[in-house]
Amino acid sequence: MARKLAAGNWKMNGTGDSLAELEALAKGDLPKGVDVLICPPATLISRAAERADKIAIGGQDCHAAASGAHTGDLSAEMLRDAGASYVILGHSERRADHGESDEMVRAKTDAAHGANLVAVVCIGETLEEREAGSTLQVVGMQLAGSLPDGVTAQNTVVAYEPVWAIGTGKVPTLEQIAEVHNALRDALVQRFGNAGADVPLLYGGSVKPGNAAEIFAVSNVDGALVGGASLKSADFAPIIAALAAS
Ligand SMILES: O=C[C@H](O)COP(=O)(O)O
Repeated sequence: MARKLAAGNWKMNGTGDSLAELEALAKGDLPKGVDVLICPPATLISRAAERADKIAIGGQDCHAAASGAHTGDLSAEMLRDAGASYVILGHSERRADHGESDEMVRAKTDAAHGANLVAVVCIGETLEEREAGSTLQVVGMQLAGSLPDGVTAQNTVVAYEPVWAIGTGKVPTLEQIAEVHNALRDALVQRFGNAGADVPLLYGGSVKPGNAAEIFAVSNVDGALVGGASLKSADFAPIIAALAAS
């Protein structure tokens, strides 16, 4: 069985003052049986890792290369050195803003594994793809293309995030989430065997305290990748609690 993971992606939000939210979360009673991850902007990783020992810290991207002439980029090893133990890769905002392809995400995931970071690999269809009835085909291709060989339940998490549900307040039906997560689980098992059965599968896209419990009850949903509702501990804590209770 896959472990439960509540992951927060702060995206391009937060300065030093925002670490108070992380501290508030860490000071509260974090329930047993759920791993909690916060991925702040890279500028806060080091300070976040120092202040929250019960919460794992992650980056939001890394370069595929170990070092070199890549101005503005960060290697997986640099994230690890700063205190990260996870890195989000292939988020739809990076795929859209920076033209990241499945092939690039696969190379980054390899780099993350090489630096002993857990890769949170994101996939998801656009509204046009959903309406064209090609969701399963699209996410299947993204999954196959974005994951390298050597995936284990310890080094990889997969996050299904329909692009049209991110930051919009729109959420797929529970049946739609189940259909995708069950298909992803089948594909992971087919390719990676027993390891694929235990790779955590997160749902992401407008997860809030009010809808978390019903989403976590869906088969093969092992947690969530949360954007907006992870910025405030008062919003993220009940989502963590709902996952623990699921
Ligand atoms: O990485 C997180 C997702 O993009 C979801 O963002 P959201 O919870 O603000 O919709």
